[in-house]
Amino acid sequence: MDAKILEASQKHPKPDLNFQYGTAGFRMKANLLDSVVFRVGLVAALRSRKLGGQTIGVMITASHNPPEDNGVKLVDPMGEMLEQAWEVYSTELANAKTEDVPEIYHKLEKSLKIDPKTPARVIYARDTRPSGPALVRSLVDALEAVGAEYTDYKLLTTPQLHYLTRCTNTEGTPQSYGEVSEKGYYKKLGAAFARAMKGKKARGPVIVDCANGVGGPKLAELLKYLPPASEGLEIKIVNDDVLKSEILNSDCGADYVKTKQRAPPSSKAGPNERCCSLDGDADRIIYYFNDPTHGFRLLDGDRIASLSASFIGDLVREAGLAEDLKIGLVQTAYANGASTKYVEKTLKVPVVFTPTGVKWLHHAATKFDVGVYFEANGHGTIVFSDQALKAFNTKDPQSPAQKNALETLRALTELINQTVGDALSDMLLVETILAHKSWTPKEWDSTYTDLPNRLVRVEVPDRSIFKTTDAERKLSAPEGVQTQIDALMAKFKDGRAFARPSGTEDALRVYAEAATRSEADDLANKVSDLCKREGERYS
Ligand SMILES: CC(=O)N[C@H]1[C@@H](OP(=O)(O)O)O[C@H](CO)[C@@H](O)[C@@H]1O
Ligand SMILES: [Mg+2]
Repeated sequence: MDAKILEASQKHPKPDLNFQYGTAGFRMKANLLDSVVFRVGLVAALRSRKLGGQTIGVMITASHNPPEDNGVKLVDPMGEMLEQAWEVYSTELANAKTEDVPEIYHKLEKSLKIDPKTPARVIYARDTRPSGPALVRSLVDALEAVGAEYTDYKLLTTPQLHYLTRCTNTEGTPQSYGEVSEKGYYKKLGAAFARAMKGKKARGPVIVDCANGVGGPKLAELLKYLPPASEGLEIKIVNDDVLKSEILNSDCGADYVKTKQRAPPSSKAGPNERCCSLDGDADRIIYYFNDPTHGFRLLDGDRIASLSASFIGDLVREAGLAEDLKIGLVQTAYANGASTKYVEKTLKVPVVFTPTGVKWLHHAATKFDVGVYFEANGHGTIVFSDQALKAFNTKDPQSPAQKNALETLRALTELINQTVGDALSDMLLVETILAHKSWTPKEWDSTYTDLPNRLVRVEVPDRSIFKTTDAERKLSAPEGVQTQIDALMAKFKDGRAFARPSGTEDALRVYAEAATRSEADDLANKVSDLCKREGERYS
């Protein structure tokens, strides 16, 4: 096997760069990724063997990044993100010299007590980027060199690959997550949506901006499995051109809308029309609308989370299960302070904070029976504990209202992707909730008022000198900087600010919010200036 690995590795030589498995796997300019994807293939095989031949997923995507970028990430058997320790092994293998790859591979095999005779099984897919097919070939070279079995699912959204990974590993068991095919995904969502919407009607159409990414064709496919338009929803797809790769995520998509706080310039939506935007691999979604009096209104991940917690909380109460099941919400420091207050004080749902990155939020959410988690940027989902699933399925309804509530809850457990945030599933969830509440986006928006906020990217010579604590809400290093941030915050009404090194870019991110727009801007600028000064002083 060594000679085979070496020969294959030499076909994918490593450039003189240092790679790091970050928050979203490896992500960079696509022309630098060949050796990385090859080595990730080796890691996938090792991981599968370590887990007794369970199937591991590999997704080739760079999400909301520009078209010339690409990336690769691994999916664990139940559809969750790769286990932490293996990020380190992936990084080690990615940085091995080309000729040392067999040695490092076997060192890992030995230290992790992996039996090379155990079968290795891998499934993979990619988004619509033009660099995808060549990277897939690098991956396959690795899988063949180490004798792994593999299935190519070609173009998929990231959440679809997570779904398929879980389905593959649970097939034929009582925990079966669904039919092991792309079609199975649509069938599951379509049937669950029809059940969740029973007796309800969507109000007006929803315009879906697909960022010219893989979400476009996949949503078009999903539409074929939704109940007939007359019963409910009209979905208008825009920005779904996947053939012109240069327009992927360009002036459209969830990241554009969230960071620019405006609709895509191409949007033709009328006043109060419900709009949403997906990102390039369809694992994030943001809603928005144009209010005739207040202009552009963003309904971001915080809003989706609070809407869901309120709806599911009501259903759980109606179903007579409030005493038995613990509902909680997970946020990061980027959540708007007004949303946290609304969830804690009005909805009376506890909120816990984790560092940025979905793996942290997901993990924290599993501690609740109904764990709602969303990053403000629109990445999130809701996870149900075994106890919750059992209660929804076995509770004997005492009234027609209780019966309905239980049936809607059961439908939601099928509709909501349990593996990872999923823009298509989240969209159907939001549409279900708005239909049940007979709400337009205006009513949704009026639940609370966001504090004005600003996010700034600050370049510093070495961002690693900035260390955080308390779910990234405070700096523990360089010494004394947090005290200065605290002093700045104290000068502003409802002022809150923090700085943290990005996990995906070579920069610091500074977030600030305050009672007014100008105060939020002012606080953001002051904290940014402070961090820049300190960053330069310590370099
Ligand atoms: C402020 C912000 O949006 N940060 C993003 C961004 O992380 P950073 O560590 O901030 O670069 O990319 C992550 C991966 O996609 C995503 O989980 C996170 O929410
Ligand atoms: Mg994404």
